[in-house]
Amino acid sequence: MPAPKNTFKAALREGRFQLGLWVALGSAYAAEIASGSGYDWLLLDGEHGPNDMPLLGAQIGALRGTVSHPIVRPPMGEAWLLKQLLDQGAQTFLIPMVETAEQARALVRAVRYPPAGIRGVGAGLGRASDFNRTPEYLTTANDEICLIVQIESRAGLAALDEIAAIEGVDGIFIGPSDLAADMGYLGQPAAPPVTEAIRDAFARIHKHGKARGIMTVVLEQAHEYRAMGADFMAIGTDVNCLVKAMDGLRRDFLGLAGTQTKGGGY
Ligand SMILES: O=C(O)C(=O)C[C@H](O)[C@@H](O)CO
Repeated sequence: MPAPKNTFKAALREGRFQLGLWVALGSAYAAEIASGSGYDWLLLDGEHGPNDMPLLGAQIGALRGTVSHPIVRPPMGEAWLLKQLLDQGAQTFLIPMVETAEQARALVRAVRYPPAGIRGVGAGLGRASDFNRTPEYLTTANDEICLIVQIESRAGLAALDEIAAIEGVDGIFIGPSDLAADMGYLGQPAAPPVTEAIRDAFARIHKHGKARGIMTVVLEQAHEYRAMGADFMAIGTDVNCLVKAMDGLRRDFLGLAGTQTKGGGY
């Protein structure tokens, strides 16, 4: 029996748009609840969410057999971190702040077994191989790994074509909040110069045949990004949804006026 099929990677290859949600509460319960909403993917955020290795593993486990594919974002793209996450069953990664082709090539090698890469052999201890119940795991795992790198700075944009051309980079996610900050528009991910930079980046990513990813918590912006060609996109966060629902419920009951806390679009 081979490694589990990566349904997210297959969908991107077949050109099927994938709708997602950011999950940053650091709770397997919250991830499981979110999967019931029917999102194609859930981003398990180890960069900005209070997630450590056990918590990320628990969330990966909670999503097993659901319609929502876990995409794991480690705090940084470090081989030792990715090795542990791979053995915990992560098959798709979103790596933050990638700015050079050298960085991207190292990430490709980190998530693949030799000779294509340097991943250590230890999946027999982990969920990845269904705890050693998957005889052909080692020889089939590489093909089911999906590596998405984040370009979210001017340096990353400058290296985009070189990064997109690398075999093993399956997609590029543009981080609008950090890109805006680096471009001098901190807290303004929808500033026109940022949007134009994203439009240009999407065109270049597509030219290389790679998937285009992004996220926003503003619905109008989500429709604009989709029209720009986003192949996978998160349209909200669990944290934001919870705050809006809790604040709104109290406000509604007490008949308090005032607009919803919309957040800064990030
Ligand atoms: O730069 C960005 O935008 C991202 O990488 C997403 C952020 O981490 C944040 O917007 C998630 O809420």
